Amino acid sequence: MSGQQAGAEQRREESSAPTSSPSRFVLGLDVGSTVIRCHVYDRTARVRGSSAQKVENVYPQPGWVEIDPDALWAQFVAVIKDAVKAAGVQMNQIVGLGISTQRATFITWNKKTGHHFHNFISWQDLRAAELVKSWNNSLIMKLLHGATKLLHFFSRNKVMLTVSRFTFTTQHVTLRLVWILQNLPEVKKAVEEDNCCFGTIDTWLLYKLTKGSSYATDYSNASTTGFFDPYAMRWSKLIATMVSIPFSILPPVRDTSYNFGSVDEEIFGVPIPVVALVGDQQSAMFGECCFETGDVKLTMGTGTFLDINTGKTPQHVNGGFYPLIGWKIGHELVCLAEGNAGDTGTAIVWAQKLDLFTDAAETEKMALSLEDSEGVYFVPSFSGLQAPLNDPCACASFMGLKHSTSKYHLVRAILESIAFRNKQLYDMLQREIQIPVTNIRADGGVCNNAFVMQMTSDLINEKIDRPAHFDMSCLGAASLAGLAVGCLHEALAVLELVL
Ligand SMILES: Nc1ncnc2c1ncn2[C@@H]1O[C@H](COP(=O)(O)OP(=O)(O)O)[C@@H](O)[C@H]1O
Ligand SMILES: O=P(O)(O)OC[C@H](O)CO
Repeated sequence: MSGQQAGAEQRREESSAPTSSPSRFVLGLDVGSTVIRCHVYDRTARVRGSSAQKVENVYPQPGWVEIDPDALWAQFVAVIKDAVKAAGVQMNQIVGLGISTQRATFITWNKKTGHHFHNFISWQDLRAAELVKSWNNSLIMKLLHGATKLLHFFSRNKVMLTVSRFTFTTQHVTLRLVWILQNLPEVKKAVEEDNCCFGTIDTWLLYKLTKGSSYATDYSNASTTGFFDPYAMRWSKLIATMVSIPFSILPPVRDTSYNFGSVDEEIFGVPIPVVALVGDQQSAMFGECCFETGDVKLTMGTGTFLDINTGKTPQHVNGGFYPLIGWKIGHELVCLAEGNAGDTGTAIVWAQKLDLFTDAAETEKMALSLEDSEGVYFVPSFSGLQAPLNDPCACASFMGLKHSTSKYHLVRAILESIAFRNKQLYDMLQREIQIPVTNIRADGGVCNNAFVMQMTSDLINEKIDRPAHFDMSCLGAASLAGLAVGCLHEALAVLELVL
């Protein structure tokens, strides 16, 4: 489904409705960077009703990317109401809410009043690019790298090796939060008065849903901020101290599938339990049933995210793939390693805004109508180039333009650039992660595109499975919610669909 279709989407899955109507349902939400969507799942894992809206990003300055929290909140509530209405069920039949969110997009707010101090600062925002450069070249980082290299040499402790290769990026929350703490006096003041809350989208939605009575995040979201220590499973003292992030503003970290509290009755008329908070990539991994070590998923949404299940322990980073918590449910802990490219769907949306086509689905035919791109190449880097290049200042560009270049060549070059970035990420995964890949599953809006899928598969020389249902983040969140409310049969049935 494209972002454009999403604006109008609100459908009822008549054909898949089971004959005897079940009475309990779970909601799976995905707050993406392009689309916010909600599906109502029944106990046989059928989608009974859906709703989606396009997320409006705000660009106050070149390179800055924000989201208006009030607009996002209104859309969040609306997609839930619309999906439940489309399913033809009552709110009191919803037994659990699972929320998957774009990660590392954050906000700070006043603890006493609940009022936010600024818009959400998106994971795509580049305002901290200079801070990132200066920190990565700083004496402190050089000392840290040198000292930990030495410690690794003597101790062979792999955590030391990881720290010795640690660098800041703009995608992590860390230095964007530092920028906010340094530049917004009201935030600084609130921190001094112990009146400031920090939260990624999951935390803020939970806070809003429970009218301030619940304040928490989960391990998957925390681990994507850049200042969570996945080895010690707590906020990183080292990084927080180094860049002066006060611990007092950070939420407690809970299991991914957990009773986070109930939605205030005033919002939907009934107190629905919020029973899963999860980062969207981790949720897609869960929805794709990547449960075994070596399972890989490739999500192509706003950005591309390639994740591998590394088992019970966090991977030691080598400069490109970084360790994350997949999910924690009681004693079960699953770790991932992730590499990403920031601009995938964003390149499609950009080209659409320039009227190169009217619907994203047209791009496939346009690319296939040509033999090749006639030597035209596109660099997809509106938000810099991530690993293995790690250049936050790289800018997007076309090259190889000729008199004969048509919009078809430009579109083909854009799609090819997505496949080339996939290949680059996959090669890096094979170089850095010493775990054999078992299978690769794809999801996200851009995986609708058969040209990108085929070219990626040809370039990496691997088969890539594409599930019938692409909204894996919703499915994962619903499954995790189903687990928490004890509707195991519901959660497991959801998963059986994609196995
Ligand atoms: N057939 C298609 N070909 C190329 N891109 C597509 C196609 N269908 C959808 N998209 C793109 O997928 C993106 C949305 O993907 P989605 O996974 O919903 O994003 P997110 O979860 O990041 O909000 C949009 O940029 C849209 O243009
Ligand atoms: O908006 P998406 O789905 O591309 O996901 C964004 C990521 O979660 C950012 O870390």
